[in-house]
Amino acid sequence: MNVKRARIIYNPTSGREAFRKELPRVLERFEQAGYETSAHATTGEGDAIEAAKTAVERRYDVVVAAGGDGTINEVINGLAEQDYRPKLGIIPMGTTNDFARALSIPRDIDKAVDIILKDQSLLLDIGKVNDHYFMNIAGGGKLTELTYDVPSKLKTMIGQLAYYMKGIEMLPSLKPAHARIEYDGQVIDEDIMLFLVSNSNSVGGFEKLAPDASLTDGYFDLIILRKTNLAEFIRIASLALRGAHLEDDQVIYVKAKKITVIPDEKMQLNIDGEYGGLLPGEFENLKQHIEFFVPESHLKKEDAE
Ligand SMILES: Nc1ncnc2c1ncn2[C@@H]1O[C@H](COP(=O)(O)OP(=O)(O)OP(=O)(O)O)[C@@H](O)[C@H]1O
Repeated sequence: MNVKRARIIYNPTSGREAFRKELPRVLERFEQAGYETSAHATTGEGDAIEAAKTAVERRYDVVVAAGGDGTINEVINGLAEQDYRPKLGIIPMGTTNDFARALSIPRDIDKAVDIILKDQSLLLDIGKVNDHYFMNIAGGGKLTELTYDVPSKLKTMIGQLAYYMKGIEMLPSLKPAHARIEYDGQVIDEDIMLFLVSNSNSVGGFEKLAPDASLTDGYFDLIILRKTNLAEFIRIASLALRGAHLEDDQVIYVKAKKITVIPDEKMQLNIDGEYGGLLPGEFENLKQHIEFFVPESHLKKEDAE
């Protein structure tokens, strides 16, 4: 008999730190479903990347990432460059679980395990920028040094936006900057406030930021906010809360497979909510690159599109 093997990579510090306690029961459920299963607790930043690479070397059939968006991002970074890529299951345990939300995977360990054991999967697009991979969003804008000095980690670009909206006095720290943005043969060469390269449609709690983003079409949703004054910026940010920003004259919204962003001055890159170095950046959509276990409801949604 061909026994399937699963490797659970979990972040013991994620969210409410609840996973370790549940691990024996989760292992038991995988065993009962016919998997030979083992687990790895991540030890710190970057460890989930190495754990995922090790799982590839050991030819696991399935990798399960239990944690928040940070853990899933690292696991994807460990898998994306490999020729052999195990199927990936998600158990959302983090403070932010945007990607799980985009896939309609519930924040309930047993229900998330049910989805993996049901064995329905879908190949999904992954974003690449320079040498990093992302599943939700990447983006940038010229911020005064404030952003990454703030002690609480800012989760996504749009999380930064929400952050700025909470503290209106912080708003002036987003400054316009000149950038040349090339996408699929087109060029935008002007002053911008920020740009977002969205792969999934659920980012930072703004579920309507890129409402049409599909995870299987091979395209990013590129959203660029042109240079605005403070009043316009606040107006557009509040439009974005209800998904009414895309038709605004100050917003450029296109679908693209390849995007290059070359700013004239220092501009920070944000990848799935983490600081990702400085631009320039070359973004590429890797169409249907990693196979994820998804719930029935998500399969139906993709079928309908
Ligand atoms: N044992 C560990 N101790 C401390 N940090 C860890 C450990 N293992 C992983 N990490 C780091 O924690 C980061 C965040 O993890 P994750 O997204 O899973 O959880 P979260 O609860 O949503 O995040 P956070 O606690 O930062 O709000 C990961 O990117 C990883 O670098």
